[in-house]
Amino acid sequence: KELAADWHNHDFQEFVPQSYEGHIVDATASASVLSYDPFNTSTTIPSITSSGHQGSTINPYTQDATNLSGTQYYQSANTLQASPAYHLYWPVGPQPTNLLGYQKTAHDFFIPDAIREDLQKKSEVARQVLPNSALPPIEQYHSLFCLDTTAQKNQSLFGYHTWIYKAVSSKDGSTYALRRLENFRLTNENAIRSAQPWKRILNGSVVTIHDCFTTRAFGDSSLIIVTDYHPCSKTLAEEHFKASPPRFHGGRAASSHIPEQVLWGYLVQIASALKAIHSAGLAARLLTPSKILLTAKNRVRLNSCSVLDVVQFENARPLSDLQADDLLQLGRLVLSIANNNQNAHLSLQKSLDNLSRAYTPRLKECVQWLLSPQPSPTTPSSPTGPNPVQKDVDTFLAGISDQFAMVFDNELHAQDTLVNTLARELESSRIVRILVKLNFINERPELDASQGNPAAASTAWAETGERYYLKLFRDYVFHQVDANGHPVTNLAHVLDCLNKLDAGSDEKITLISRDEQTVFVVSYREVKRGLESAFQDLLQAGRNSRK
Ligand SMILES: Nc1ncnc2c1ncn2[C@@H]1O[C@H](COP(=O)(O)OP(=O)(O)OP(=O)(O)O)[C@@H](O)[C@H]1O
Repeated sequence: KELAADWHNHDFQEFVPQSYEGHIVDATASASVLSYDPFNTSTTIPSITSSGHQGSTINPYTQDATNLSGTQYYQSANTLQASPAYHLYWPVGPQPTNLLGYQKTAHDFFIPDAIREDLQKKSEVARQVLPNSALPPIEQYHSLFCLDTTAQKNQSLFGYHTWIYKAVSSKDGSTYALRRLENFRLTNENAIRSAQPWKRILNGSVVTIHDCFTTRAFGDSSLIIVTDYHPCSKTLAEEHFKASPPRFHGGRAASSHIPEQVLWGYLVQIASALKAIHSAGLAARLLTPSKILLTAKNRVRLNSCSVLDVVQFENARPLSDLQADDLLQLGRLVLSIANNNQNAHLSLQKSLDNLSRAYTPRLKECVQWLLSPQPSPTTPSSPTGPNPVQKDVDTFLAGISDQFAMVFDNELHAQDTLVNTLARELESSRIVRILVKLNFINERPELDASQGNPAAASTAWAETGERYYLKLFRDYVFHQVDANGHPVTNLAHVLDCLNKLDAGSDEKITLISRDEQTVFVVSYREVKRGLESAFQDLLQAGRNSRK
């Protein structure tokens, strides 16, 4: 009880989460649980085996693969991997369900596999470079990497062959996507300027435009549009219209219909993008599956904004026509995804019939409204549903407000989950900070020298007074050996000690010098005090030397 109370003593620790009353278990023994009784002041930590039983001599953290396939947690110095083997970091195993309040599994302490893997893949893909690439640097953009995976180039959308490159800006070090239109001839300087207003469209469902210029770096005259880069993204065409083998469920071919929630999610996100675009006096102009990016699960962004404004600058159409066309194209987009057919709008009635068979009348009604022609101003308004006189994005948003509320709520839940996940990593950073402090102090030879006493430069500072505890504490945490003199590499022990140190617990530990001639019985609170004062000495010495 003393310990539990102390852990919540705010004099010593601003925030000690409940979760640290449990301790981390072997990363490799997925089914194992480390039970730790917070009321027991003994420092003995039960040893955990790969099968989850206590008391075995197998050390699950061993680096010896012949003993146990438990090397995953630590990076092996012998193997230099070209890319991370994601599955090795954290084995997913059966989750024990009958845990007591103070028991934790290793999974409880780190971010979920799926998120970690996703983020790692994204960062790896973002850093991909092609050695000996023949692609030239363009202005401040270097390390170009072609993102187009298809050899077939579709000229019909923009009227030019297009390429997409990932590139790094030497100005800010960020990674961008460059869309290149090959053989583009600029006949009017104002055409390029028409991309300027797009830079101000900062909407979660639009790939942000950063720059637009022409270049001769490729040996032709190319138009380059610089946009945000979203690693590991796919186009909606790649997601929904790529031929894939039929999936079977219970012996029958599984339904290939996209769930209605997903379609509403697309509708809501694109409607919000159109709201931002139309309000700025612009039009998206190209809402086609190959020009909408899927940047995460069910997360879409318009990816061709500004291109047609530049390319078709000379034959500009009235803005109201273009904006009305956006709504029509949105209707076609949803119809084609729902029908699993890119050309669904060509046989409209049949496609709408299919839609009503697989989806709710509400979705059909919404798509029909989008596909309906712009009503003439003389058409009387209807009291129910969107006003037919006003076929614009605001009327559309009002008409689907219930779906907006639903998607918004889903997003809030997703955000809550992410914040909780983030909180777990926050605890990891606590451990890192305390480790950094310890390492600043332990075996530091030069502090006396920095205070103007070079003769005294030795490990004496780090090894005298309260700091001696810290050295012995380091041995206690990291350099333990078992009864046979073999190193103990137990993650649970390390985390247990560091957490208690961070919390300044009153629990006592026995620190023994290496020659076994000196034994101290100290509390974590005392060690923490020593750590803090030694660290303050370091800070002070650093300030003095700068004076
Ligand atoms: N901003 C971006 N960030 C990351 N990847 C992108 C970005 N824009 C496009 N890509 C990727 O580049 C690839 C090619 O995109 P593009 O817009 O040229 O589509 P496409 O499928 O090649 O269409 P088209 O039929 O017009 O050639 C896609 O796989 C897409 O995932």
